[in-house]
Amino acid sequence: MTTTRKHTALPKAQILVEALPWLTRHHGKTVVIKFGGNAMVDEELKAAFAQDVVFLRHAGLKPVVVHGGGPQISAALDRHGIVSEFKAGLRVTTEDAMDVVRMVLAGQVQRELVGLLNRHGPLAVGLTGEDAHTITATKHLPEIDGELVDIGRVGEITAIDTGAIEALLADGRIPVVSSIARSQDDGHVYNVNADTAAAALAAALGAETLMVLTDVEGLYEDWPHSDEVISRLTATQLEKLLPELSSGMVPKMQGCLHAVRGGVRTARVIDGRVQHSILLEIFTDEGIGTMVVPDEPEGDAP
Ligand SMILES: Nc1ncnc2c1ncn2[C@@H]1O[C@H](COP(=O)(O)OP(=O)(O)O)[C@@H](O)[C@H]1O
Ligand SMILES: CC(=O)N[C@@H](CCC(=O)OP(=O)(O)O)C(=O)O
Repeated sequence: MTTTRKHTALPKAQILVEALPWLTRHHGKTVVIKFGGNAMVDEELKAAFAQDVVFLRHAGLKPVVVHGGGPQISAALDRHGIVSEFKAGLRVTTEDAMDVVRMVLAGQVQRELVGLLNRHGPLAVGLTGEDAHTITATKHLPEIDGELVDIGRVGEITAIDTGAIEALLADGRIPVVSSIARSQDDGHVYNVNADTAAAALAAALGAETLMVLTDVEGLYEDWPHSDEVISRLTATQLEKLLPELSSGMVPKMQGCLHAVRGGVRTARVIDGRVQHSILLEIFTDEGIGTMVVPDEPEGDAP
């Protein structure tokens, strides 16, 4: 009886021990995890995501969740008879659309994630960039074909105040942040792309890792013609690649570059459609998906 129990328990013990180097390296470190709206495809996946985040927290890391909700916003706008339009990868956000964006992100998606995390204990606290001046933005005017274009209430981040998030982390909580920013004068709010918000927070928090969960395996080398994933690239290599990227990958990879240049040790784009993708990332040496790292110091370059 005892021997059988030992036999079945041994592989579990080995698996835990295998994770030890990663867990030791990351103990006490902040990990910003961006959960994209496209990765939130089913209930089981969302529950598994919450388990992974709680696991990290209990393993001694400090996870911060930043969530998106693009498809959920589009569906709600549709119900309100508002057509979704994107320019330069960003949602054209009218005053009316902004009300819906805020309602969906802060009132629906964030609440759901907070609820899933709190099934495991009193851990998660939701906030938006409006709270305690966490994210301040100014009107973003993207340049398209050499012209600055007005896309409404879309914000460009000008300042991050990490005070509230750090207080929550110090109290053992898991902050869950919606990508909405305040204006400098608190007169209105801005819609910010969630990848951009996650990257800015990761840099400002001095996070060890930024993990971006999305609905593809990683950055494809020659999208949409092939599904060859680029497994690792340096900041400079990514910078060269940026002008060739399209749609949702633009803010994602710009964000990874910003984070790594801002001191984050690694930024990873991983497949959020795979159950427990965060834990898989820990248990595989090279990780899955695409990893962006700072430039190699002179002399170390291949
Ligand atoms: N080079 C590329 N590699 C992978 N995906 C790409 C690439 N270029 C564009 N994409 C598109 O970007 C999408 C991911 O971005 P997005 O839809 O904004 O996801 P999320 O909701 O997770 O932020 C992919 O589903 C794919 O359609
Ligand atoms: C300005 C802008 O485009 N904001 C995004 C915010 C949500 C988001 O980024 O969600 P995903 O991560 O799921 O794409 C939007 O309105 O869709």
